Amino acid sequence: MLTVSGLSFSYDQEPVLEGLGFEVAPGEILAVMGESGCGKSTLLKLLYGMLPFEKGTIQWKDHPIKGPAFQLLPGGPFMKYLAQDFDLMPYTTVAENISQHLSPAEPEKTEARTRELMETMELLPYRDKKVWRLSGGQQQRVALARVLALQPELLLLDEPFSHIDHFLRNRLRRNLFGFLKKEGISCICATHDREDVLPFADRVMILKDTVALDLRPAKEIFEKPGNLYTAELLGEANLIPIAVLKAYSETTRNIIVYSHEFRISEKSGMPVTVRQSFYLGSHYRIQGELESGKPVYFDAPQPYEEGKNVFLNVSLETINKRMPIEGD
Ligand SMILES: Nc1ncnc2c1ncn2[C@@H]1O[C@H](COP(=O)(O)OP(=O)(O)OP(=O)(O)O)[C@@H](O)[C@H]1O
Repeated sequence: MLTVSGLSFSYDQEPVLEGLGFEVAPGEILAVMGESGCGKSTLLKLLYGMLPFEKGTIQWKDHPIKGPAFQLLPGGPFMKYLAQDFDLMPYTTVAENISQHLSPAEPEKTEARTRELMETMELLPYRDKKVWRLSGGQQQRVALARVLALQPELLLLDEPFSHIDHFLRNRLRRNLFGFLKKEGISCICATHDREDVLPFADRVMILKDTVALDLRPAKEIFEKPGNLYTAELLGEANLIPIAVLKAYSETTRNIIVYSHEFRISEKSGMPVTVRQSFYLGSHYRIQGELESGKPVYFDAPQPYEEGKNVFLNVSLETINKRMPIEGD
């Protein structure tokens, strides 16, 4: 179990994280999400012991993590960190990079493990290639395989698929997170990408303005987001006044409605004027304007002409399950 309590850190007196507290269970995958600059990488570096923190404690099982003044090397055998720049040996092969930390005394075991990791990261075709000859995405896959070879109990990943094209990304995600679950490795993964989060993360931490705004299971956060910021990290979200959706309702509060949750009607509902239609392959994303002038985004099977008036509706089930939100 990783236990973090009251963790605060500033760069040059500028607070980045304040009073952060959370736990990560053995085998749990925790995603950390938030806008650029909210402190995701800083949090991972703190957990790895690379930065001196002013207040708080970090503990993995019985090991306190104290920062660079107290430990010669960051991390430890139980914890590994894959930063956005990967620390590879460029003039050796893919297989050598991965097997470097495996036991030379057990060549058969090392070979089998190296092969399994190359399969997981789809690297078998490149096994004998020198790393400097690989593309950025291929190098990122070697770095992932190499960090898995170290058999950490806790793995810290910073944007693990940032250099990998969409073509491979989905398969690699399934392979990597499946491998972590199979091996019971705990993981904290900083990411912008909801596709890393919704199918794989057990829980999600949302960071904003130095604090954790939310920390709940991924499905729960998606279905009941506490604010627009959180919902926008996970989907195309709108903040809609309840009074506009539900006749006779007197509240001034709002709810989050994702673009796919609107039903379009030609006759009744919330009036919207279409401004633009964007083709997304499986459907269109329509940008409309409410009577108040506020933009609204909804999904439709076909595009609509600019200036067309339509009506949007939201099911009572969706309205009732959302948390009411103040403000506009
Ligand atoms: N070495 C540093 N010295 C001073 N300020 C820094 C340093 N590194 C990061 N910062 C600042 O700390 C804040 C948090 O940065 P951090 O890299 O942790 O954010 P992030 O959420 O990981 O961003 P991104 O998603 O863009 O990678 C930012 O405002 C950044 O400018």
